[in-house]
Amino acid sequence: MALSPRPALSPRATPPPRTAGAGARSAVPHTPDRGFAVAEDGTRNPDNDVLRAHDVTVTRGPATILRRMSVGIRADETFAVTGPTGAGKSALLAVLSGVIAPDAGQVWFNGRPLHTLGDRARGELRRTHFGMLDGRARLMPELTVLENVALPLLLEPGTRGTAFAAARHWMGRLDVLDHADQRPHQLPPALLRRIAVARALVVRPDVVFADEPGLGLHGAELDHLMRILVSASRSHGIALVLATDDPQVARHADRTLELRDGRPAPVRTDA
Ligand SMILES: Nc1ncnc2c1ncn2[C@@H]1O[C@H](COP(=O)(O)OP(=O)(O)OP(=O)(O)O)[C@@H](O)[C@H]1O
Repeated sequence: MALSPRPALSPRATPPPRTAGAGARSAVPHTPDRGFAVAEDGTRNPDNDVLRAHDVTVTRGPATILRRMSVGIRADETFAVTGPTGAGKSALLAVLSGVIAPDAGQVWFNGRPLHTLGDRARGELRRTHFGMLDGRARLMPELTVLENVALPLLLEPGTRGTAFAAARHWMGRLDVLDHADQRPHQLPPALLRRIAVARALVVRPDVVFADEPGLGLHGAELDHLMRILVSASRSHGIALVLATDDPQVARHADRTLELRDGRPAPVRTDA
């Protein structure tokens, strides 16, 4: 279920300590500042996770949806958030991607605080650094496939040539280039999903967030989508964060985090 955005709470600028879920890595690409704030005291996240949530709580009315969650995502890994319906998977992705601000706790992206940004700055960050996917392709019916994939880049003025070149590159990578001049309604659902993946990757994001990316697909079609999504992300150093309750999706991840009631599920011990 999608969480509606709400305004960020007052800024916090203390970098979080390392947590068990957050592995260190030495070669996270530095992303230049693109109009979003750095913590007022100049402090930065001390290790190299591309994304880090620290002690994050999200509430909606009387309900606590995420409870003091901490997790780190490494650059170029595939990380799956799993758990049953209502566990908080979508909420965790929403907080990590800046769709919503946490009510308490911190979120860091490439060593910069996300939790201190307002709605607009988080939106700009999503547009330039993150790719977003969910269980629907969400293509524009009046545009060709090529135009749909190039669209995120066409929003920048003066980039028409490079936008179409990049779109063709990713369409080749996702095996949909033959359909460049067709319109979405002419194509089957499995192809539309791959086109949506190409569109998410075309901005060369640091992180792709995919909330049930294979919804409605099954068997070989689902495996094909996941293999191609994971390999395209990995080969370009893009972190992939999945939310899913489908083991056939989760098994493509390098690491998984299982949630129950807005926090990590207790470790099972077999008697
Ligand atoms: N806007 C909201 N207001 C109140 N409660 C909400 C809101 N959005 C989500 N919730 C509740 O928060 C909890 C976590 O929701 P979330 O969508 O993150 O779960 P999920 O694990 O992604 O589930 P699903 O697999 O069904 O998508 C659920 O109990 C849900 O009902």
